[in-house]
Amino acid sequence: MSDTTTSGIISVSGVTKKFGATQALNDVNVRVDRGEVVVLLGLSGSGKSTLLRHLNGLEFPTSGTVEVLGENVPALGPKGLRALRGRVGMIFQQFELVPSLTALENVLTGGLGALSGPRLGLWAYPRAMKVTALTHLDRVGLLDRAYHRADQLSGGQQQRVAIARALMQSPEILLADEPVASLDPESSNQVMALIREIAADDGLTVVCSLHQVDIALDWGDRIVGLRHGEVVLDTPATGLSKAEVMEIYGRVTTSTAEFAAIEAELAAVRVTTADAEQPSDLDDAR
Ligand SMILES: Nc1ncnc2c1ncn2[C@@H]1O[C@H](COP(=O)(O)OP(=O)(O)OP(=O)(O)O)[C@@H](O)[C@H]1O
Repeated sequence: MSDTTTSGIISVSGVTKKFGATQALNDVNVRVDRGEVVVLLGLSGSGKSTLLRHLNGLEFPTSGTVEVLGENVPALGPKGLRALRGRVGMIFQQFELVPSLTALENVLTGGLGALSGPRLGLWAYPRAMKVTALTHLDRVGLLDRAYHRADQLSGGQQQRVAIARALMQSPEILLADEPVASLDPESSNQVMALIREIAADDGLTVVCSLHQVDIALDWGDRIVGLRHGEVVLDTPATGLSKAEVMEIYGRVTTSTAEFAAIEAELAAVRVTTADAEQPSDLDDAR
């Protein structure tokens, strides 16, 4: 195991990933240092999820290397992968909670890796673990919802439960796959602010996929832009403008209003940029 205290704790080198005829990633090189908060930005289908999933061994590269926390991920066996996933928490667009369980029970499932065998019901978890789970629920502002079923919580609340569940692992890295894609703007802001706050307090390294340029620019330390499986941008977020991002991307948006605004921005960018994307590419990027 290599020393990861001062160097990059994530190193993706020359990674190509094919799913049959689909090339999801093409010669991707990304390095992330401890404590960095990195956004993977890109349109739907650009390869963000696939790249994230390589970082905890949910996918393996067709070629290239993936090192996380000093481990050569594709070379890990089941035991090594379990150990790695204990150090790398993940949250998802659709939260992935068990709807019929309470918020507290869902959070407790995040600690299952430290126990032997399955646990059915609250009574089956050690008291100290329940206290820890309640502490995490308090941290995400949901202590008063501990005994509510997950499917009775709002989307934003469910994502906060999912964050608390990830915290049960005391992760060193948090992977967030489009964590606010299903949320309204207010809940999105709350969830993104919460992730940032926890990252700062705990010294967490965060890699978060997003397709909203505005959120990415306001939130990340660094933006890694993907397009058709290739890294087309890797730069600090500070000082980066939306027009610069759009120049590289073509079109990245979710809402109709923003779509119109970006089209206008794009039109301006297209006439001033020699290597601007061709309309057919932009159509392709929709
Ligand atoms: N398990 C799979 N089998 C086949 N093709 C896949 C698989 N996973 C991803 N792909 C394909 O790989 C490409 C990249 O997908 P990926 O989900 O990584 O993109 P994304 O940027 O995360 O998009 P989205 O935000 O819509 O999830 C897409 O063309 C997708 O259809």
